[in-house]
Amino acid sequence: MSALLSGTGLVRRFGGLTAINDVTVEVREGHILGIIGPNGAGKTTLFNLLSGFIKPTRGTVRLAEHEVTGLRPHRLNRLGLARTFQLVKPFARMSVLENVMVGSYRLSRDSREAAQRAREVLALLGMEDLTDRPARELTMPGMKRLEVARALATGPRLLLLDEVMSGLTPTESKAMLPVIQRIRDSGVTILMIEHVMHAIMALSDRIVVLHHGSKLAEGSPDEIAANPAVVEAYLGTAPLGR
Ligand SMILES: Nc1ncnc2c1ncn2[C@@H]1O[C@H](COP(=O)(O)OP(=O)(O)OP(=O)(O)O)[C@@H](O)[C@H]1O
Repeated sequence: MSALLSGTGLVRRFGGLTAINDVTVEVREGHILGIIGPNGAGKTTLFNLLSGFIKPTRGTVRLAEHEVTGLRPHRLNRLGLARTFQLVKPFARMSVLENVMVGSYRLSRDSREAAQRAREVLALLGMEDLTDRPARELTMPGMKRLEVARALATGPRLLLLDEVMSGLTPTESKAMLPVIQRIRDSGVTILMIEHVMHAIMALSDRIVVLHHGSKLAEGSPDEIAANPAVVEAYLGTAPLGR
């Protein structure tokens, strides 16, 4: 399987602080790659580097066959990359369908086609019953799904999910798992940052662990859960038995 998105030797400095220090990461086509790490580890910075929101101090980013280092987000979107934001800000007075059409208009200027695409996305996310509701009436899980729907409506090959489970109850975040699996099964490759550990463990094919701006570990969920350095980074103490 080839890499759909890769960051190679990425470095990002903010003044004297090195937020990302020589990180190489690959998202394979058809996979879900999870990025985890303690607070301040550099997850958001890495995400912003890969999605064009900030430029790397050093290193390169490739999307499929394109070198895209430093390209702005809208250019990356045209090449098939879409992302969600942690802070969900829908157009409150517009309906759910209209909000999603903001995304699907990027694929088609024809309003009937855009509406059709938006409805397909809402069906995939299990939101058909919310189609005509004003976005402001949505509950938190609804808001989170709408954020995913807006990104998905742009027709990406690769979707970057920024903490889509944050702010959800355990029951609500569990209900998001099959939704994300369905998106992957529809042929969209996924890169996700998540603090909700059971979710990232259940969903990811591979996990990258960041710590102090560097890659501490990479592997399958089982390998990561059994990695003493990862446990230590999270707990701040040596794991039991060492
Ligand atoms: N724009 C910025 N200017 C200066 N420092 C920044 C900037 N963005 C991030 N940082 C710093 O870079 C480091 C990594 O931050 P980042 O937000 O990427 O971590 P994170 O793993 O996403 O953390 P969290 O889990 O708390 O969201 C932190 O020390 C942070 O203070």
